[in-house]
Formats: sequence, structure tokens, C-alpha cells
Amino acid sequence: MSLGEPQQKPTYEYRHLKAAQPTIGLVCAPFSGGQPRPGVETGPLQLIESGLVGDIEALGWKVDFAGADTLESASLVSDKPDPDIGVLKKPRLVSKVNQEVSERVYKHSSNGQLTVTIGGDHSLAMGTVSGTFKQHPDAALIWVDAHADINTPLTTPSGNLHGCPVSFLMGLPGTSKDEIPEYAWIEPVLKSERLVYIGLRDIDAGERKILRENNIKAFSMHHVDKYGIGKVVEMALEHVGKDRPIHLSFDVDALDPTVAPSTGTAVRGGLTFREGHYICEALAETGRLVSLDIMEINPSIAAMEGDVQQTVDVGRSLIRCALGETLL
Ligand SMILES: NC(=[NH2+])NCCC[C@H](N)C(=O)O
Ligand SMILES: [Mn+2]
Ligand SMILES: [Mn+2]
Repeated sequence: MSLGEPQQKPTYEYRHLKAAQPTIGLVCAPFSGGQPRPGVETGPLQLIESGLVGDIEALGWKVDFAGADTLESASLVSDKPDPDIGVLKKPRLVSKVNQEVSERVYKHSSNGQLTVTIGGDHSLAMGTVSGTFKQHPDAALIWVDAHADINTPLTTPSGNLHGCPVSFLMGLPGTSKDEIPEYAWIEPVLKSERLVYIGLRDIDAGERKILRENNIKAFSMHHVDKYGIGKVVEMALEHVGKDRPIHLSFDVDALDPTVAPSTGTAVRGGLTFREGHYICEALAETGRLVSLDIMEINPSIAAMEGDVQQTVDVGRSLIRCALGETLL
């Protein structure tokens, strides 16, 4: 868009946006098993209690929401023994929960709804992306994060599965049904050319190799500085193709820790408040967003008074922008 050009409303191509009553399928995923810091499972409830549903309704959407209940599978599996597989921690629990999330997301998607999933840790993207791509197999994935989360069971230095979801979705070595049958339900739906990263600044050595070998498009903070966020989003959209449905997976640690302090793996030098919101606005503007994740808000992490409220508020406003607040 050039300067001064009047803002255009999106041309609504997708069923949920054409529907008589456009509806958000809201999925709460109170889950922390993909990483070691307790508290991230309380993120969704905080978002709900601070008024998220009202926010979305005020934008003209209907909200299909079963409640901020816990995931059934989490309670079913969490008290059973779940020994490490290789270095992977809580592998069965993470798998089971994500399978349930995937089914929920698919149900909303197949009903023509735009799904919003609030986490919880970022391992949950195994479920959200699987569910979304089952309905929209030609979709693109835009991953906004300080981290690439593309470690495999063979490369992960931590064993924390929130650092691994993308490798499972792509079917990278170490994630196949033969190698890890516990994850046999995940289909390798994601092609490397349909994935683009924005905001990276903390990548493990094994991940760097994977990004390079698979030719994955990644805009790090260096590129955000160099080109500006407007150009970066434009290039990202161009890379994945101009008319695909879009799944946006947004880890709040993509934002600078001064903007979103309450998160488990904060890294300095992140996106500003506006840069983060700009990404959401620009994707809303395409009219092609079919699924959104807001992940890794951890209300138990606060160095200063106000940190939690600030982070929850940022999560809410990112969601509002992705759902068209600035277009309506
Ligand atoms: N979703 C996240 N915050 N991921 C952080 C991952 C950190 C690190 N790369 C790991 O594999 O453990
Ligand atoms: Mn991250
Ligand atoms: Mn992440």
C-alpha cells in the first residue's frame, strides 16, 4: 500500500468470512508440558478473564467457545508415567494433548470458522497447524517468534518439545512414524516453501542447519531492522504465494521483553509493540487468515508489577488486530 492510499477492506474469499455470521472458533489450551516453567497453562484463562470474548464480539464476530476448560487429555495422561524418549521430555503427554487440540481446531475449521487458539506453550502448534491444514491443505504458515522451534528429536539441546513443533509438521528426520510411533498421528502437512519466519534471533546450531538445508525463508530481527516491518511482511506474503489461506502462529516472545515480559524464554532485541501489531493487521487485511495461535504468555513470570497485565493486554490486542480491529 502506498502512502495515502485509502485502506481497502479485504476481499473475503474464505467461507468463514463470507458466512452470514462470521464466527471465531476459540480454543483454550491451558498446557505447559512442552517446556519446564510452570504457569504458562494459566495464560488462556487470564486472556478470557480480562475480556477477550467481548473484544472479539465487539468486532462483529460470533464466538463459538466451549469454555476455558482444561484439556481432557492432559488430565488423562499427566498422572501416568511418561519417561523421556531419547532426550524428549513428557513426550506422550505432549502428543496426546496436541492430538486433542488438532481435533478441536479441525472441527472449528471444517465448520467454516476462523480458529483462534490461546496457549499454553508453543508445542501446541503441532495440534493447531495439523487441525488447520487438514481443512486447508494448501495453507501457508507464518511463524512469528524469537525462536525457530524446528529442532528435531535428534537435534534438540533441551528436550523441550515447545522447541520442536515445526520439525514434526514438516516430517523432518527423527519425526517419522517408525522413529517415534507416539507421534504417528501427525501428518507431515507442511512443505518448506509454505513456511516463513519473522522475528528470529535465538536459533540453535542444529536449527540453523535445518533452515539452510531446507531453504526455509526466515526474516530475523536483522531483516526487520534492515527492511522495516512493512516490507518484511510484504516479502513474506509474496514468498508463500498471494492467495493461500494463512495460519499465523504467534509466540509472544517474538516481541521485545519490554513489550511482553511475562514469557518463559524471553530474548532481548525483539519486535516493538507496533511491529508485532502491524504483522497481525497486515494479515487481517489479506482476508485470508484462517487460523491464529497466541502462545507462551506465562502469568507466573513477572519481574515487575504490571508485567503480567501488560503481557496479557498485548496478547488481547494482537488478537483484535488479527481479527480486523483496524479494518472495521
Ligand atoms: N516456543 C519457544 N519459546 N521455544 C523456545 C525454544 C528454545 C530452544 N531452541 C529449545 O529448543 O529448547
Ligand atoms: Mn519463542
Ligand atoms: Mn515458539
